[in-house]
Amino acid sequence: MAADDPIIEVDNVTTAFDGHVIHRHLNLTVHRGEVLALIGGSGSGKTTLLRLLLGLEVPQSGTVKIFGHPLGRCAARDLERVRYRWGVLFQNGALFSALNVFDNIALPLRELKSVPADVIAPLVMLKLAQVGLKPDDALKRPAELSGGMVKRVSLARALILDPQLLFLDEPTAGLDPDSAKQFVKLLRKLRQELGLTVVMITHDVDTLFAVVDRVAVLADQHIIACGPLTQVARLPHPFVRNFFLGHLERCAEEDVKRFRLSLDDTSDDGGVPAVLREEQTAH
Ligand SMILES: Nc1ncnc2c1ncn2[C@@H]1O[C@H](COP(=O)(O)OP(=O)(O)OP(=O)(O)O)[C@@H](O)[C@H]1O
Repeated sequence: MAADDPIIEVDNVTTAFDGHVIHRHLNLTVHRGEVLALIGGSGSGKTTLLRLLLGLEVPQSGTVKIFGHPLGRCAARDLERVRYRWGVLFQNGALFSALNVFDNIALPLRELKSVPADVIAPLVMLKLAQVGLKPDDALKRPAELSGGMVKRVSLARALILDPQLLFLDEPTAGLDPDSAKQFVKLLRKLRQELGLTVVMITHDVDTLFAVVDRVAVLADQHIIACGPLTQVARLPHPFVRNFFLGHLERCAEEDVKRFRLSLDDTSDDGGVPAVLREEQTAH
């Protein structure tokens, strides 16, 4: 696979449930290193598209290629290998309530059995720090965590195998405005540090303004537009008009840049505790 080949190629996909068509001749391409947001009305088929990308649904026709591998047509062993190259942050976090934070994050490593047992602890603690949590948090149970912490633990688990591609389903849903802002700052930081390709479903306009390179709009059973926020926000489509209602004046390129720079303010590092920031700069 060449460096500039797309990471995701959805080609002419039609999906239907019991004869009810959700996607018709849908196309979407995601390039290496970009953050792409998928927006669309309720029931437009965003989650179904995400499930197609994860190989959890099979289209009626068309192909979905991830890292150049056609899902559904590659051998089970190849699919396994492709799956380990992506991480997923599910909307509700999908943490196992009976496991503590450490064991939740360690789970993919233990399942894969690719690293020696004594390497698991340092790797887990590293990811915990990377998402801005304290070492003490490792022993907590999911029920003892705030909504923002649940998202961070889930993100640490999604990143534990060092994926190149990250899927996020409504990453800021259910968070209060401040936690949502902190989480988006963390995503910006990780994206810069790890060079991730990110595909996210979101309804949150602030998330788009903060971190997204391109916005894909799912409506009328296909992607009606895919491009920079500043262009997509001006589409004369009823869903898009409604989605960006009251936000159009923020959509000038300069305003988006200024907003992003304000998020990179070093006085607050996406919730990474000061002690960890000092440790990181000391190395
Ligand atoms: N397994 C399934 N069987 C039958 N119908 C389904 C199935 N999964 C999804 N659907 C239907 O497909 C349509 C699209 O659902 P989907 O969850 O993908 O929409 P969405 O855009 O993610 O919506 P929301 O923003 O409300 O979560 C809906 O009408 C839903 O009822």
